Amino acid sequence: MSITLESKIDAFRRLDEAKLTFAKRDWFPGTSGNLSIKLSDSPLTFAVTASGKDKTKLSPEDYLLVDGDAKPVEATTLKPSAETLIHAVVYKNIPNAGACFHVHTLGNNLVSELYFGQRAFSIQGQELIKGLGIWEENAQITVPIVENFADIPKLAQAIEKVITPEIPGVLIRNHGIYTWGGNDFEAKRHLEAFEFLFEYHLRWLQLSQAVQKQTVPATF
Ligand SMILES: CSC[C@@H](O)[C@@H](O)C(=O)COP(=O)(O)O
Ligand SMILES: [Zn+2]
Repeated sequence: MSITLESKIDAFRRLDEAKLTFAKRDWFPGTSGNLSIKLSDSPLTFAVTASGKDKTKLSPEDYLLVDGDAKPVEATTLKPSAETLIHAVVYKNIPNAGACFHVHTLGNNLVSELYFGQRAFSIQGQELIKGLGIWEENAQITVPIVENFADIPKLAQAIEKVITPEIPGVLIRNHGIYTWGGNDFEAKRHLEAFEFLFEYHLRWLQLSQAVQKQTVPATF
């Protein structure tokens, strides 16, 4: 597949759209997060956010094209996201992934820490599981959680070991989520579904504890 100027402009425009949508939800605190859209499989080429940018804003220097080793494929002064290797691992291991989004939210960080002991977070019987493309009755999903290694090749390797095409996401402990889909529309739907499920679960934990406290009979 050859990369045309039109396909590159289209990918950058789609990234702008996803970025502004997530920024409105405060999903990029402190310049965190990164986004990518695949342009070609062979050789692997994708558009990715430049490192360290304020992702609540648009500028002409927001994205660049990189290869499967996370190296720019065109002359540029921009530095690809520090976590570009993780996007490369997703595209290399999930054949139909066409877009990959990473955000840091309170919800995904809390869930990743609460369930790190099990190295996975499971949830069942929620309508929004269908948002992940899983339609079976009373489905249960299990999202893997990996340690937040500072060394990015090591982190990418840990992610490579646990990701599967069945569950379009992975949590990094006290860091955030990587999620993907066949295209940007699907990756966004998956990300929204995951974030809803995390928020639901956290609120459920809080409320069920509050209800339990209320119903404990008073001891005199
Ligand atoms: C500034 S905190 C977040 C970073 O350390 C990193 O985790 C992140 O998501 C953004 O890195 P970036 O290199 O801008 O893509
Ligand atoms: Zn990050």
